[in-house]
Amino acid sequence: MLKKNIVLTGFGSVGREFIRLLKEKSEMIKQNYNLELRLVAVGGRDGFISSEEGLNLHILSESELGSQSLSDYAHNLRIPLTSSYVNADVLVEATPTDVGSGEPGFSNMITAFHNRMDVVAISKGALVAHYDTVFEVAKANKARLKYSAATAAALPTKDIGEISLAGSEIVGIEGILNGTTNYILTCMQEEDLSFEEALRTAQQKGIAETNPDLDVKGIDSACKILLLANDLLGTRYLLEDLSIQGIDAITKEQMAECKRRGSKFKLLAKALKRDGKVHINIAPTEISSGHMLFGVDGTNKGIVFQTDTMGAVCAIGGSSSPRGAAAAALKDVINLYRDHEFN
Ligand SMILES: NC(=O)C1=CN([C@@H]2O[C@H](COP(=O)(O)OP(=O)(O)OC[C@H]3O[C@@H](n4cnc5c(N)ncnc54)[C@H](OP(=O)(O)O)[C@@H]3O)[C@@H](O)[C@H]2O)C=CC1
Ligand SMILES: N[C@@H](CC=O)C(=O)O
Repeated sequence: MLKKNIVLTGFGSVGREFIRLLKEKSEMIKQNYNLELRLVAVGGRDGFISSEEGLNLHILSESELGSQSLSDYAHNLRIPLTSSYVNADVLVEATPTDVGSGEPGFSNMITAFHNRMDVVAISKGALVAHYDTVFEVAKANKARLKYSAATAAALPTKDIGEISLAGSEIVGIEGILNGTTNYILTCMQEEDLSFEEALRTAQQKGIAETNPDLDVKGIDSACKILLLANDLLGTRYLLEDLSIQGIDAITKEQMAECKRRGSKFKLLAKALKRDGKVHINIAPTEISSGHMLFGVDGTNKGIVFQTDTMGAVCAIGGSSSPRGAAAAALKDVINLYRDHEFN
């Protein structure tokens, strides 16, 4: 049995759900993948709780969200909160996304690479702001990086592009990549809810970003299409190279008109190869019933790849949720270590 020790940074909606999944699924993972996963440290704003024997998943699963719970855990179990953690194999990074500095995820990831650990990124800031550096440092330390949860999480996107479409040329990608805005647009169009009410519900579901402007202004969708284009279309773009429009300027009148025409507004993120260049834009777009993504409503997401040899390949579903994001990170951890001969 291969044993791998995990460090988690960020004990929020997704971080806690990741711990719950470890608790629920560790037996199945042992049986199906011959892999024993042990959570040895969790980091919050004030430091890490850590234990070489493994932390108590039951207590953490039942704790309130937030860094304070880690301090409470340390206090109750009489262990110190520390600035570093015990030896581990992989970091799962789930702190808030800051697309400007990339912090705190960037420092967490670089420290892990220097400790020769692999990284599974759930946060997007470090990858968006420091894409090349992150990969260079990983390579220099012979560490590996996976980031399914940062590229639409429960909706498989990167894996399809890398594995299922290997050998084909991807000439375009089009997606509904943000569950919060898709939920808001669906509620406004189908249920006549106000923008504010729908956003509040998305926040209650735990799917909106810590700063919901990232969702509403199209930045989260931009991060995801940017990472997919950099990985699958060979670009090296930064956010400032993209044309980004959110859903905050759409009026109720525009929505009503659109509905009368039998169409829907969707926040589409597109990366298209044209004239030897990749053009990326994110904008609310009116689509009609013939469009492959027309039926993608609520918190669901969807992606269409245009290829030279396999035609159009579409995946839909992968509803945004903390559990879905945590499951995408768990998938990455399993896929890092499932082929033991590489480890
Ligand atoms: N929610 C979702 O469905 C998805 C989220 N993501 C990404 O996952 C990440 C986490 O999202 P989510 O769990 O929803 O966010 P939350 O805001 O619920 O949780 C973030 C946690 O990180 C903690 N934190 C803040 N700063 C630090 C720091 N310097 N060191 C350690 N911990 C810190 C916060 O602590 P405190 O309690 O003190 O504020 C909070 O507990 C984001 O980057 C997001 O983009 C990706 C896919 C889906
Ligand atoms: N805020 C995002 C979740 C994380 O990527 C969304 O609404 O889809």
